[in-house]
Amino acid sequence: MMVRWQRRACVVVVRHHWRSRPTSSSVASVASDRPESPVQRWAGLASELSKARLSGFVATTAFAGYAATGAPLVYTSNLEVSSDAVLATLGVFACSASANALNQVIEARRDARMARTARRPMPSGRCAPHEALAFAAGSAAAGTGALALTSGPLVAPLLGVSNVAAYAGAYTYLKPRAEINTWVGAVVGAVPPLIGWAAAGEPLWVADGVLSAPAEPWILALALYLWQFPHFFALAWRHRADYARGGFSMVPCDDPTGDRTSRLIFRYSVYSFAVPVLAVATGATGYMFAVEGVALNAALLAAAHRFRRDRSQANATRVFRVTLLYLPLLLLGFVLHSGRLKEDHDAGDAATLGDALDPLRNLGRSLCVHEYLAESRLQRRPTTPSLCPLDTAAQTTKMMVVRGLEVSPVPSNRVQRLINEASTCEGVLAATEALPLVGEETYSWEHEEIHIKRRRLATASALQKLAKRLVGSGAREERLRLVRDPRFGRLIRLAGDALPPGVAATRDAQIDALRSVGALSQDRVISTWRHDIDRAIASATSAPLSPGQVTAARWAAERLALFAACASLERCRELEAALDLPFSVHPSLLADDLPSVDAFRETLPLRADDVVTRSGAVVSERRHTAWLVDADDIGAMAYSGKLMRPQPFPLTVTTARDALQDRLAGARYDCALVNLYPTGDAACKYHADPGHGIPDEPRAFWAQDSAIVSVGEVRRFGFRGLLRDDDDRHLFHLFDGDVVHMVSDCQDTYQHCVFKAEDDQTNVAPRISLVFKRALYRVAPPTTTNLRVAWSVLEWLEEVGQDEDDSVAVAAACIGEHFGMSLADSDQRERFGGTRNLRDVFEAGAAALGSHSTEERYERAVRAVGGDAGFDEFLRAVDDKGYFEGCEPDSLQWRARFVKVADKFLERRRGEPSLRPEHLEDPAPPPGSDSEDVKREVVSAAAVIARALDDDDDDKSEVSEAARKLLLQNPRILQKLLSKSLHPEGLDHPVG
Ligand SMILES: O=C(O)CCC(=O)C(=O)O
Ligand SMILES: [Fe+2]
Repeated sequence: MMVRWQRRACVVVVRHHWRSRPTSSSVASVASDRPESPVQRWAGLASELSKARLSGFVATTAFAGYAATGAPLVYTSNLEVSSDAVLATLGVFACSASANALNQVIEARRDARMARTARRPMPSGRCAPHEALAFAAGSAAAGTGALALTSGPLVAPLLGVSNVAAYAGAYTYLKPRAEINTWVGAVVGAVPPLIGWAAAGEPLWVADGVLSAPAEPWILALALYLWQFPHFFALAWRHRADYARGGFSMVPCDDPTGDRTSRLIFRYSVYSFAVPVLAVATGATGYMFAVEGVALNAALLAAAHRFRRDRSQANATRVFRVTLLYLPLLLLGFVLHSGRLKEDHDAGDAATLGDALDPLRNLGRSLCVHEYLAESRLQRRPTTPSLCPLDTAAQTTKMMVVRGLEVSPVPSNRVQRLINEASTCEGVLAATEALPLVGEETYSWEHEEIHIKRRRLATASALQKLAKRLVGSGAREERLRLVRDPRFGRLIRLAGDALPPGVAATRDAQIDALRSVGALSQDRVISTWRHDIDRAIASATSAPLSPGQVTAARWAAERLALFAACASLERCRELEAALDLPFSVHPSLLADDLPSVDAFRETLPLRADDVVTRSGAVVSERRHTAWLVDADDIGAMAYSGKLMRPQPFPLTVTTARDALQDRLAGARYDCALVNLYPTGDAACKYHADPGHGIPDEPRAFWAQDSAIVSVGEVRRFGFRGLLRDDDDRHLFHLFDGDVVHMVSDCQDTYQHCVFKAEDDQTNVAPRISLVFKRALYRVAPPTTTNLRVAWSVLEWLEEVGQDEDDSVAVAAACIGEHFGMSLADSDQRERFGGTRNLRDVFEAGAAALGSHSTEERYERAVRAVGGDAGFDEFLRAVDDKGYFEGCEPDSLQWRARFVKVADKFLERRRGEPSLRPEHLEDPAPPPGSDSEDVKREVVSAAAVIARALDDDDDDKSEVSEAARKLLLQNPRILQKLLSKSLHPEGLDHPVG
């Protein structure tokens, strides 16, 4: 069940294995007379049996496959290395080690006959077969185990283990029997990049009506397949006599003149030209890779040609050496120009290989004519084309779509490429002039759908590129120029062109376009385009949308509405309301009410600390933080691996809080976590906020309702759903004065993050966020009975409150205060109370009652899901999304989240909400008959509370205190309520 621990333990094992790999060959230590310790002996054997250098090479190709996905390698906030990357690389290393060891066991007799291999551990007698077999079994287990622990599906370990089997089985079997063995071996060698790709969680193919596949891993696999022929045949030629002695059936052994060998080497060197061509044609890389790949291939071909003319040992060696250089350079070139690595990655402050390569790319650009060429191409205005201007060439299009078999999901095209290559906003705009609006086309469409798709994709990427550059506060002048430019208006019209049926695939692009327009809408001038924006929103929302698409459209509409009427806004709001999300984004809610960033900075006790990461490393934060409270009895905040002592609200924060409470009806906040992002590279990766501080401190639990006020520089903000199956990502830009409101079970079902700056020149001004929360009272000692009582009280009050006295409603509100919600105000309940049904009431009450209940629920959850493989998988998936990030393992908070995950799991399995009466220990007693009595007592209790309320209208905490006393001092009320309550159906009834 403790997937985390298994997983970590395994990393440690693998790492240890790697560290213990010796650097010196143990052949040398055999030659010396010094006695060898068992550790030294095994280290030497492991290195030789695994063919450590070869396996290292193989592992590198798997790493290239992983990195090409653009998945994170390092989390820059704490310098933690992605465990997936490590597991994939080491896993493939161990699998390769296993295959090599098995191969050596099987070929021991033949190896003994060959000079090159006679000193290997098996033929030299330094290693017994059972030892080598044990090593092979161990590394196969470790390798497939490591691959199984990556967040990818089972594909990676399956490929790993079947590759070991193919190498030690088919390949080794064929080696002495048929020349075809080299071709089989080449297939085995082509698989590691596919493993790396799959280990990053990326699919290798998608069979969805038509079969489509990502180009990158297959091109890498093809490159490796082709490369092995020149590489291996050159080697085999040099050692052909030896191979013949060993009885192996290699082409060079039966080729006295070298004619066949050299022809094969030459032929596969020619085939290898396909790699850069395909990479560019499928859009996997930019076209610079074609230049570099072709140059590398030319070098290989030159060596192959030389060997073809003169089959000397020296020329074979030359081919071999060129292949050794060729492959790493080809892989490097591939990732340098890979389209995916240039894409903005969605992982908050995670660094990908793409980020690491940025400096290298920039250097390349500054040294190369390529940028100049791209610019001058843009200067030449596209002339009216005879064919669709979106085609690179008709040929390419046909290659891409072969009877519905889509080879690449990203067809390349000319306008797209010009947009990608443009280094200025003017360049982007100029490139888009070639895009025709519907009805403007002056050429015949060969494949209508493809063109519309490309037009839409190109529109979206142009807008995205513009937004990325110009969204920051440092780009105001240029942004104003852009939004006045008629070509910008044209882009918006393009984004709003009606979609013909059957091209829904481009809906995403349309939404991306809207998001970008929203991001560029901070200036009033945007209203010039209001009709077109409105039309685009209406068009986008005319078909079913994913949740993330709905929130994007609503957000864009809301931003437009700040400056102009927006007819589509109502519809967007309806769509979003139907999703019933536990968060909402309110653009500009406090735009006019906030002190400036500088005023905040001057008054906030901000500090950056050293924090301890999950892996135990100590890193200093880029983000500065403070924990502020507006009451004496609120406890510390434990967060991001540090404990933050409370400090009083400065006036700036009080001002912001009051304004916020004015605007968000019913919201009440008395504490705030404050963050300062001083520069563009401070960010906050996906996480959920903690529900409490130190449980023993007074008022150390926070209500579920929480609001983030954004001040200063604009930044991207994201939510991602943890427990839903559909595409549940939500991305927004937060501007000065925007508010994000999180309610209900938001922290349990979603994570949120703040991205790094989008542009390192114009988006780097400081940003402050105030994360307002409300501290809860602890009502009573956290016993099961009290839990049940609390539940009963709430339920009962709700029941009598429907048609009774106002005072009962007041009492409900006061007691609700203890539990972080107001039951009395239906408007508040609906919109902001964060409580929509009795289940939530119970959850909130349970949270408020503290640690004991969590422990109990944890024990119960463990019992309910223990040993369930499906749950383990679910837990792992959720863990991989970072659900437990920031919680000390096995801490109260960790256990509370575990319980949530278990609840969700059971809920999904049963297809119904999870909290049932069984969650409480005793069976429910039947409804009591003394309800009139109880009602009277409750009403009089409510009167007491109402009086307290009259006495001091403003100080709710006193009222709460009165309610608390009331509950504790009148055990009789509680007793009666207890005996009356808990009918099972009540649990899921919506309130009101
Ligand atoms: O800066 C923000 O907008 C959010 C910060 C946040 O999520 C946090 O501090 O927990
Ligand atoms: Fe947060």
